Amino acid sequence: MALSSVIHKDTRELRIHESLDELSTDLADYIAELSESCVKERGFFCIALSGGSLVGLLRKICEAPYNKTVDWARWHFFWADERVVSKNHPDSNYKLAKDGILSKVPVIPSHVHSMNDAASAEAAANEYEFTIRQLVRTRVIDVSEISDCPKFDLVLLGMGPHGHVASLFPDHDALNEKDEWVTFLTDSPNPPPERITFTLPVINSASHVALVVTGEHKAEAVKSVMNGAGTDCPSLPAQMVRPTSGKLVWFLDSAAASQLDVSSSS
Ligand SMILES: O=C1O[C@H](COP(=O)(O)O)[C@@H](O)[C@H](O)[C@H]1O
Repeated sequence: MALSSVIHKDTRELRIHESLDELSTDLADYIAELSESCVKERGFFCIALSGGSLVGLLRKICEAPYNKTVDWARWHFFWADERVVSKNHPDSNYKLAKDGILSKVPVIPSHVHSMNDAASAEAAANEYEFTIRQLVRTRVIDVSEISDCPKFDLVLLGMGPHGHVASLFPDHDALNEKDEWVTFLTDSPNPPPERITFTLPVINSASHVALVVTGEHKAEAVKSVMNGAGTDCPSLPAQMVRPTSGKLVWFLDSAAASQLDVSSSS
């Protein structure tokens, strides 16, 4: 696999790939290694998925050799965000993952923690937070030493062309949510309007966060996020992804990285 470059920018690692195929393989290697060490250390691997283009880029982890070498029975699946639609609706992040991942590898159905699609956005968000609390209590999900937040082993995020992550959109009140682990929106600027999302404290309590961003239409937002690194007043949700004690890795293709000045990075 030809990794075009690995760059360290502040506390972030940037992995830039020439092709989507290479990116998908690197992402599979990264997740498989993380899963192995988490299973060895804690007996579980708790991964939170997003929707969108990310899911297609997870295709390699469902193929040989990973489909046979990964300890799928120890994985617990969560969603960093969900759209309030039925589970068989084309907009459902659960459906996307089911078609692209869950139907292809031997997951344990009771380890798939999807959101309730028969409840209101508010009720489903509360119910999801309750599910997560139970799994923190039983130590399936680790707990942050700094906050009382769940500490997911890996939160996988995509980023929209205007810098949104999960269902946290620029200038939206949900960005300020400090108390809840899971919140809901009824006025998402992108359809569908009703969504459920992890809050920033939960994302930033994860032990690993990977932002997977591809395509030239996202190059401007990638540049803005990187240029705003370390700023006290970040405006883009993706800039606010700063794991407190965890590691942040960006997986980019060369089109998404095309506006970055990587020469000055270490
Ligand atoms: O609405 C959403 O968008 C983001 C980004 O999606 P992408 O297709 O531009 O990669 C996604 O990560 C999130 O889960 C989804 O609900």
